Amino acid sequence: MALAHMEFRAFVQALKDDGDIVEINEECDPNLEVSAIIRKVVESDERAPLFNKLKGQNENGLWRILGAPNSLRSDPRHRYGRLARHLNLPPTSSMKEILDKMVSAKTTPPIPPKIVETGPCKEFRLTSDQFDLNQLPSPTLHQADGGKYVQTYGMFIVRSPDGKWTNWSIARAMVHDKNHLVGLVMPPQHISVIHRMWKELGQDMPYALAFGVPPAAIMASSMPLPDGLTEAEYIGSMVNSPLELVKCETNELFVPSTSEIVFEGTCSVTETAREGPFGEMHGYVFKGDSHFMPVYTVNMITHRKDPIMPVCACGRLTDETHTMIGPLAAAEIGYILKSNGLPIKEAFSPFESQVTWVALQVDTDKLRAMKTNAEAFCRQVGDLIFKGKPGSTIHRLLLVGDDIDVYDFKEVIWAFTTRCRPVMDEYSYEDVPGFPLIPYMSHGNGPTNKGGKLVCDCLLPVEYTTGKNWEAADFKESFPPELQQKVLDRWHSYGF
Ligand SMILES: Cc1cc2c3c(c1C)C(C)(C)C[C@H]1C[C@@H](C)[C@]4(C(=O)NC(=O)N=C4N2C[C@H](O)[C@H](O)[C@H](O)COP(=O)(O)O)N31
Ligand SMILES: [K+]
Repeated sequence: MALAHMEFRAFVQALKDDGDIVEINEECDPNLEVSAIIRKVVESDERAPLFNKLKGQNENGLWRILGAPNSLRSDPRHRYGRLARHLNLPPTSSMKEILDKMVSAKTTPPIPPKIVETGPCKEFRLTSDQFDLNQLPSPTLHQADGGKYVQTYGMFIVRSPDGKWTNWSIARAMVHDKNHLVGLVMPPQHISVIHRMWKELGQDMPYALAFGVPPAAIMASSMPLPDGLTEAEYIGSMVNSPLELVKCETNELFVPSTSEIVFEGTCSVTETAREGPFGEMHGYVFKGDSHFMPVYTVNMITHRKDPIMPVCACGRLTDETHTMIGPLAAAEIGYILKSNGLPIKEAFSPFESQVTWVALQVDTDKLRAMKTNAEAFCRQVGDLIFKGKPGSTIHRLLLVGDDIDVYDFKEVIWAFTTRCRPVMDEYSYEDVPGFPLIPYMSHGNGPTNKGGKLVCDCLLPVEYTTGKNWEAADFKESFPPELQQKVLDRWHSYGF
């Protein structure tokens, strides 16, 4: 068996070995019952449910469902265990260690994938007359959704017409009819950039949609890596071994050979259909809120025996849209700022902000050496991030000092509420792309796709000039260290 980060089935086994899976063998209904269970799981950081028996499953077991594939564990010592298992890191890893791993391949040479003749994803082949996406266990995830969102944790594979750039990404898609999907293709995402290239050529875009891919791959798929970068090579470098890919049956694209399920086909550059509404990452379903989006034809399904379809029943905290989209964008944002010479130490997107914020820890010694001022510094940060793609899902950047751990929301909100004077210490961005999925954008008072962003300066003026001139009124800063130690040593003998 391969390693968990390199093969989905090994990943599921690793979760089982961690005692992090609940196998449900009684028949469940993919119409709402499955996602109701997943929703309850992710709202209580419970173990991941593996549904082995689903209404609509075919004679070769197509398909089972693994819910909450990358959500949180309730034990604080293993909080991010499922994310760690995606990357071959110890389950006790911190979010910092996980995100550092995700940016580690920025400075190592890419390792191109290895093409293999065949693999487990080819065990069964179904041509379009042999399957009906409405009969298969495509799940309905929220009762007000516009359709069965079969695609929430699969990886779209699309390639530029010149063949130079293959992009892997997650984007949602729902069943349109027995052989078609309709999916969100939204600027500035790379799937939208490449779709436009094919549209300009007047040719439908070949795609593959691979479910149950190597966990390291799905993590990179959810990260806003630079334009033109081929995720397969980046991941190869990150895991220090080439990914094994096999050619699709009906087009020239390549998929991970151990994928659980593969949909192959073309995405229309002319035909659209109603897509949505969908219970999204910010926690809302707006009834009847649908838009016309491209139609994907599914020409073929290939799959392993008894394949497992990973499903993200997204919405309110805490599911894969929070553990991945925000933190992975923060990792890219932090990397961009550091590589532009700005004194940023850590970057994280707090779940409690519904991953619409990124908190940036500033090295204030280096900041003081810059002899800059708040406005200039905040504008420098905002211009770099809000005018670029990696910041597209983020609407508030908070600059905090060295004493604030950006991975701990209690610290971040303390700095924000006490050091950032509303309005005066906030620098607004209205003339930049906005993130339409946030309710105050799509259902708010202003333009849906533009503006609504702020850089919030949570550094006090002295931090720009002479440095921190206060002590926190708390146990660790307001008492001599030896007294702290005495109290800790005698805590129980006092009677606590
Ligand atoms: C981890 C995850 C990431 C998601 C989505 C989901 C999950 C689980 C689901 C499907 C559950 C919900 C929606 C939420 C929705 C945002 C969207 C989407 O429908 N359209 C989109 O454009 N981006 C999405 N992303 C983010 C996307 O993968 C990243 O932005 C990535 O950088 C894209 O790769 P490129 O940078 O290379 O372009 N979906
Ligand atoms: K990506």
